[in-house]
Amino acid sequence: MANLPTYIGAEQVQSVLRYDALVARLEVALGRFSLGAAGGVVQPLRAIVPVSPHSGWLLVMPAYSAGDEALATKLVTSYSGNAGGPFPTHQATILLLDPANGSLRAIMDGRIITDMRTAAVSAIATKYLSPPESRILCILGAGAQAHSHYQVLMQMFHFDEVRVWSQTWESAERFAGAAGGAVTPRRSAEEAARGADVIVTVTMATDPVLRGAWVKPGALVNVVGANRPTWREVDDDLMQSAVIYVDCREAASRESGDIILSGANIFAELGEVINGSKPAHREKTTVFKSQGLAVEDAVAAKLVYDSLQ
Ligand SMILES: NC(=O)C1=CN([C@@H]2O[C@H](COP(=O)(O)OP(=O)(O)OC[C@H]3O[C@@H](n4cnc5c(N)ncnc54)[C@H](O)[C@@H]3O)[C@@H](O)[C@H]2O)C=CC1
Ligand SMILES: O=C(O)C1=NCCCC1
Repeated sequence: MANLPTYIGAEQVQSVLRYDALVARLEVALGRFSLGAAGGVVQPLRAIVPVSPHSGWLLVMPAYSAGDEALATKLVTSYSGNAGGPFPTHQATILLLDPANGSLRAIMDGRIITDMRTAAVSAIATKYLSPPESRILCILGAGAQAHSHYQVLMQMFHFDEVRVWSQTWESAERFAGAAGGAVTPRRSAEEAARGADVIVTVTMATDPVLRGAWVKPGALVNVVGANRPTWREVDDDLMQSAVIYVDCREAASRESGDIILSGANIFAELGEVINGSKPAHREKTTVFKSQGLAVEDAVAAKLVYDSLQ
């Protein structure tokens, strides 16, 4: 008889998942994803279910990566109204299956994986696309993604200065206090962004919080939020003047308001840069538009599961 599936909670995920291993696996996975059928990744566009009376969303994200022997689906909810309350704005569960026979191996917390894999992918974009000798990091937003992005970016790169801006001064101060040393809260997004070499937008905003006029020529902007077709995190000026990289062309063209409403051209997928089939224009102003891919979750969940065997 098949074994019962294991339950892997958030603490256990956190105790075994490390950014160095995660970044290495995701870099390979993004490269495979952008090879199309030859890369062995199967990932349909995710299903998105509005839960309108509660201003929430359920996203169902299945993927299979033959190279990783990873088959999984994530259920993730996004409820902006949860901010400040007992539940996080993003909650997730991952079902990990055995690709050899289709049986369920594990039911796993997906919140930590969502935070860490999203930040890890932005770190990969930063590795390939940021200007050489980047010194100043700017983070717009002070929630879960802001924390995970700060952790991995400080682990992988050397920034002399980190600035944070958020919706309220108190939340920016709290973030700076929790991060320690190098982080200074700023009163406005403009003050935080001007002169920065790498900018990360990790807000729940539905209108632009970052303007192209504030972005230093040659900087990289990792645009992580605004994952709905009518939502924006950055303005047309930035989207139309920067070289645009995405995690997935199809998802960005269907789901990202910053891509759809600005009419910006997508230059390449990050995986194409990793594979060497498209150049990294580090000398130009670049945007990496992250939507979040199911294959990232599948690979991360497999890594967690294997680490516990
Ligand atoms: N690209 C991807 O793979 C993923 C993207 N996301 C997106 O990343 C963003 C951040 O997620 P979390 O950190 O988990 O959320 P969170 O709720 O923990 O933090 C959100 C932050 O945005 C700020 N904020 C909320 N409304 C704002 C507004 N109108 N203007 C400016 N700031 C505002 C909040 O004060 C808070 O600092 C969200 O848009 C989320 O949907 C989340 C997971 C994966
Ligand atoms: O990829 C994910 O996970 C998410 N993407 C967009 C916003 C909600 C979570």
